[in-house]
Amino acid sequence: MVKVKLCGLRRVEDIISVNRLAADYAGFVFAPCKRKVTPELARALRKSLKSPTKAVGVFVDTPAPEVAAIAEWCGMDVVQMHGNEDAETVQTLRMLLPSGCEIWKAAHVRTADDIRKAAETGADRLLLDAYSPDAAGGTGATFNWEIIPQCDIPVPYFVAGGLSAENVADAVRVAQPYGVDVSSGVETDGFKDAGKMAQFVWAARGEASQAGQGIE
Ligand SMILES: O=C(O)c1ccccc1N[C@@H]1O[C@H](COP(=O)(O)O)[C@@H](O)[C@H]1O
Repeated sequence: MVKVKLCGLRRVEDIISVNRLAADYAGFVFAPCKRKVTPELARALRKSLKSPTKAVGVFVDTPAPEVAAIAEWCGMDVVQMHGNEDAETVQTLRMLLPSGCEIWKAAHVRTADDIRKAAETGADRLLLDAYSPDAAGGTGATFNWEIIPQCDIPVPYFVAGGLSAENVADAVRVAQPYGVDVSSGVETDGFKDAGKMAQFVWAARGEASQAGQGIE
């Protein structure tokens, strides 16, 4: 079954939704943006996450020693590099991070070459997101998923960018990813929406029978 990551969590109620849905990954954004959390808040929220959900720290061009220090202190299972990080940064992170902490690299996809460059960093997983000149991520914009089957991607990959309960099944069918990742598409008025999160997870997992139901 496709893995699901719910990203940009900031509130206790977001964690309650994640736990109820048993999402595979919960994302905390440490980069400057409207969803930024402090290490103190992320550490507290992470303590409320139940197994099997893993915690992902999202960073944009943050120096490797700072990423490693925050990830360890907050108990992150994964670090997601969402900027212009290169192979050297990934290598440095491998030396600094606690053993077992995965490294993911985002590609801002316009062409197949963007995916190839991200794969060359040697990251454990790729995260294929839309390109925007204005922001590193969390834009709600989609990209052309048809590029993905044309690429020989050497590691498991996530599709992200503008996903929602309405389009995630199409993304899974076209891109055949290891996982899907969403932020904007499960929000209402700038906050995570428990109903949209549930609809997204069910749609991604192909649990169509539940998709017409609300959550209490
Ligand atoms: O969520 C953010 O605000 C964010 C900020 C900076 C870097 C990455 C961010 N989130 C990642 O962006 C993509 C797509 O998000 P969306 O669904 O289009 O809103 C996703 O990988 C998030 O992890």
